[in-house]
Amino acid sequence: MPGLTTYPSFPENVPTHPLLVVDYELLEAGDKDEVAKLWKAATELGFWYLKNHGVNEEVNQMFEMGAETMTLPYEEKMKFEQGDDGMSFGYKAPGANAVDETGTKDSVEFMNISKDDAFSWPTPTHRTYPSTVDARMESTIRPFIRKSVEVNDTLLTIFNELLGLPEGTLAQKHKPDEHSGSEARCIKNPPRPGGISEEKAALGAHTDFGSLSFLHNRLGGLQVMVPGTTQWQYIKPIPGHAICNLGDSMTIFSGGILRSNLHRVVPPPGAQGQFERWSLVYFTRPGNSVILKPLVEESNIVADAYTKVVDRSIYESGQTSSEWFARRIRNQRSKNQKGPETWRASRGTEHLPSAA
Ligand SMILES: O=C(O)CCC(=O)C(=O)O
Ligand SMILES: [Fe+2]
Repeated sequence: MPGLTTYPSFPENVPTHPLLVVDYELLEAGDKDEVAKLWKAATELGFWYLKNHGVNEEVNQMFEMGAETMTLPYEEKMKFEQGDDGMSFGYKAPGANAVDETGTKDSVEFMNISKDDAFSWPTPTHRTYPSTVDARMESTIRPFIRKSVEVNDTLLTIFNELLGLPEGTLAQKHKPDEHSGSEARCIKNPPRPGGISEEKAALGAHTDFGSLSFLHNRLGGLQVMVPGTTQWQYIKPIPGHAICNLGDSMTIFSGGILRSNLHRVVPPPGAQGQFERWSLVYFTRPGNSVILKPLVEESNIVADAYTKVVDRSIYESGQTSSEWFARRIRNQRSKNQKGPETWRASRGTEHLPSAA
């Protein structure tokens, strides 16, 4: 069980990329230095550690739910597969996604549970889930999602102010009663086969599709492409610290001020590579009907930043949040790969010069 295993520690001799540590309790208290730290992290790398977020108990229970679900027979899990049409909710089998433009398959399996389905349960909004998920909808999944939404909403309120947006602008883009792609995801990656130390992407390089990701992991393997370089570096997991990052919609809303950074998952380094790797994410995504465009009319800060953007294609796609999201999912499915152009059609904001 992911929650009960004692893992070897992250190897000392493997280079890691440091993240700023942001204290959630201080943010809630309006601490100015902490808010400044969050802004620095969000504009420079787009990733930070978050401590004192108060969700650790729910996270452990979610890992139990994940373990119960992944041990179901393969055929049972496949009844809930997300399919090839661009829906994210449901089960994703190992190999169902490509990790690069040559069509190399991923090795992770995951279960995505929609916020809308969790809140409307037992009535499905988008789809149904395996019995192990249903069994924990009220006791585990709803509490985890509720708390994660609260944390991400607090962060959105702070970004709203720092971007000079009228009060409630970002909240309007993430209305609680509008259906969205927001979801919880539990990921399992099998241990690295004995003796093989070569890096192979378990989950391909990507930027996140939505607004904010609230990630919990136990083992190394997550890497970021360090801004201004073409180098991948590990982010070291720290017990009790979540890893937060921004997704494409926040880059677009902010006219490029906030960073949605490229990242990927490879097998954990050193002795950790012999273990199953489990991770858990809550993704906050804008409401389905929200058009992803820079909020230049709402904020001078965004308008000024946007004057400096040279390649505007990503900012002017005219796509709604649900179109952006479905396009990215559909074009990374292995079954849909017709060549490098399919993979490229799955891309987010990462081709921008600022994200290279
Ligand atoms: O497993 C991880 O550490 C990261 C997962 C991730 O990037 C994702 O699911 O979008
Ligand atoms: Fe991600």
